[in-house]
Amino acid sequence: MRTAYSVQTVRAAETELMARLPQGALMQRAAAGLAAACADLLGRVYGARVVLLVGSGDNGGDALYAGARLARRGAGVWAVPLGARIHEGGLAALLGAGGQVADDPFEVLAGAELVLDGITGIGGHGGLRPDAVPVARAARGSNAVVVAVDLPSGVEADSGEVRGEALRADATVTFGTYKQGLLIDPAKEYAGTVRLVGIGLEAHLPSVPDIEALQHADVAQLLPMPTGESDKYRRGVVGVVAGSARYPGAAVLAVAGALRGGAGAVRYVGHAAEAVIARFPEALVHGGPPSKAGRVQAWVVGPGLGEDLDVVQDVLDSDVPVLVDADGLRPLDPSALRDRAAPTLLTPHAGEAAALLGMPREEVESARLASVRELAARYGATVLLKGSTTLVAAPDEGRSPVRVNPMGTPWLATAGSGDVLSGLAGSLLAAGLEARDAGSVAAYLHGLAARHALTDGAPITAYEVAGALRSAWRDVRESG
Ligand SMILES: NC(=O)C1=CN([C@@H]2O[C@H](COP(=O)(O)OP(=O)(O)OC[C@H]3O[C@@H](n4cnc5c(N)ncnc54)[C@H](O)[C@@H]3O)[C@@H](O)[C@H]2O)[C@@H](O)CC1
Ligand SMILES: Nc1ncnc2c1ncn2[C@@H]1O[C@H](COP(=O)(O)OP(=O)(O)O)[C@@H](O)[C@H]1O
Ligand SMILES: [K+]
Repeated sequence: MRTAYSVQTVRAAETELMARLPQGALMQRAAAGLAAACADLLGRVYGARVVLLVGSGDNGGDALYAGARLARRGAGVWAVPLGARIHEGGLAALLGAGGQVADDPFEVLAGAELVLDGITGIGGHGGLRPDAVPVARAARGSNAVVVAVDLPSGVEADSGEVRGEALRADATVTFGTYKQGLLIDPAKEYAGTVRLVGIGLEAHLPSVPDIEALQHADVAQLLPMPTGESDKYRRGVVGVVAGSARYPGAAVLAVAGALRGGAGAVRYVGHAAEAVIARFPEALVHGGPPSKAGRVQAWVVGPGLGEDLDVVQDVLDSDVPVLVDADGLRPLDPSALRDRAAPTLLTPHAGEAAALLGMPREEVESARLASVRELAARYGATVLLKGSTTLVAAPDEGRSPVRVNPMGTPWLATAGSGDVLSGLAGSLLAAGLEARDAGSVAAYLHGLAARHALTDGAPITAYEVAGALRSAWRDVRESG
């Protein structure tokens, strides 16, 4: 599991730790780890040309002390000050080690092999300031490897937003713990390869992180596996209420996902039975209302329903877990959902989430983490918010971390891929996973399947993503 903490939590842990250490010791630990990572990236330090972009806070201090260490090992190091102030101890250390302040930032950047971006870290807000922008662009435009100190400068550490311009790094060296933004797009994309350097913070962080991302091994442990005792009913039956005369394809795609999620059987209910059976003879089909379709262990309702929304209430009246997606999200009543005894899992994209919250879509997109938490609290349901970074929050007032999906590709932004995801997640619910696990495991497998389907760099279809779910399972099981 990869875990991350909010800035507030990181600062509290740092304060606790710093109280036990001599003044400046923590920054020296960070700088030592940073310098070692730079030496690794450079291959050789002696004679290397290194430029430090130095903001006015401690992030700049880290860069200066790391630069001093590299200068002592024979690198040529130039500092480019970018704030009203500069970390005085760090600057003295750099100058004492033979480093210099650059006369012309653009000239030193043109010849740099490595740029350390120490403009802002966890204290930065609102994108790069105007004076830093041309320098950051020159750094990115040079041939140098750009290494971000703690975080790429210009990104919001907590939300992962990029509100103005930010400096895209090839690698980020982060201290003590991942920051939330390093796991959430778009900031995540600006970070490049992230390396975590220990500074002794771990013991001072709460045991429950603010957010977490499943890795292969975690998913492998959560996958439902049949045993000698299993039969198709014990493995779980998932009911899929999807599709309409107008949108039969949504039913086919949701069933395709459901068949590969580990449930023992898929029961389809709706007006697209013919299309479903034509593709999947193994599906059980039913034309009447869901409540008369026979026992299931979980329902999926919504994809491609169009206007036929009475079935949503029929399904929500059941006493089993229910996943609501797409059109099914329109008629939801928060208080009725909160009163359900069995778990509910909602899977909106940003537009649907905005409608559920009664706010503009852009607000959801710029504050995805806050939005998913708010939705979970308001609707008393687990919420999977889809998008470039999919987030899953439980309705437990922050007791469990928000799961962030680390797996995927922008090629998933293709019609119908959400239908596959809802079938898959519903199948995992029917197989007995808790809603937060079902949602996050489904998002992971779905993203991994898309990567597998993307063999030749050409666009993928939702149906191909469903087809690649088997190889995603295999991949997770083999390396988990
Ligand atoms: N507290 C500590 O002992 C440690 C702190 N560490 C470093 O300290 C950093 C946090 O330091 P600070 O709290 O000083 O904050 P930062 O250095 O991240 O940034 C704050 C400074 O940047 C300015 N600033 C804010 N937004 C800006 C923008 N958009 N453009 C330009 N300047 C902007 C502010 O005016 C302030 O002076 C961490 O990210 C990490 O790199 C590490 O050395 C580990 C130990
Ligand atoms: N930029 C992106 N990067 C990665 N995944 C994305 C991106 N945009 C969308 N997705 C994923 O693609 C799927 C689209 O689902 P959805 O919006 O419901 O589409 P549809 O309704 O057409 O099925 C979701 O799993 C979502 O997380
Ligand atoms: K930085």
